[in-house]
Amino acid sequence: MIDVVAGLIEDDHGRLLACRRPPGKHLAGKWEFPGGKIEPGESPAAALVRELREELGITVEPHTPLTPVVHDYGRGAIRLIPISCRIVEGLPHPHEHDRIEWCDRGQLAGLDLAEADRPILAEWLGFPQK
Ligand SMILES: Nc1nc2c([nH]c(=O)n2[C@H]2C[C@H](O)[C@@H](COP(=O)(O)OP(=O)(O)OP(=O)(O)O)O2)c(=O)[nH]1
Repeated sequence: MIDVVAGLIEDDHGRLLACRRPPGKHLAGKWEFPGGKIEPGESPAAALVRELREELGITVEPHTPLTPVVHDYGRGAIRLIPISCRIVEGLPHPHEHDRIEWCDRGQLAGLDLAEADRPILAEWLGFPQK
């Protein structure tokens, strides 16, 4: 089982940052919540901070963990661990995605999201709106 952390980055308008996987990568063209594989001995929150610095050039403060999702795309199972967070420094620039987009609830519902992310988005959409 490979543990992967994904950040649900919320802005002040209640939108989430969605990122599109670039050509050539597994799940190219699918939208995801940015993050990546957790290294041995690393906590999910620490992995999230590290990955979002690398991928987007931002520093985040992790807040609330959501329910992890185990999914197999046919090449071994991943456990996707979602954590909601906020940016404390920097503006996101895509270093490893071909598009990034702040999405409101309607836009999120229409995204071609990676399969493992769908229950995570559903859980987040069920939270009370601010
Ligand atoms: N980072 C991230 N990965 C996700 C999400 N949803 C989802 O199914 N994945 C999958 C895609 C990859 O198979 C795996 C880890 O992705 P990654 O971004 O760290 O790694 P990668 O593409 O460089 O690695 P690889 O799987 O192509 O070898 O998790 C998500 O929301 N965020």
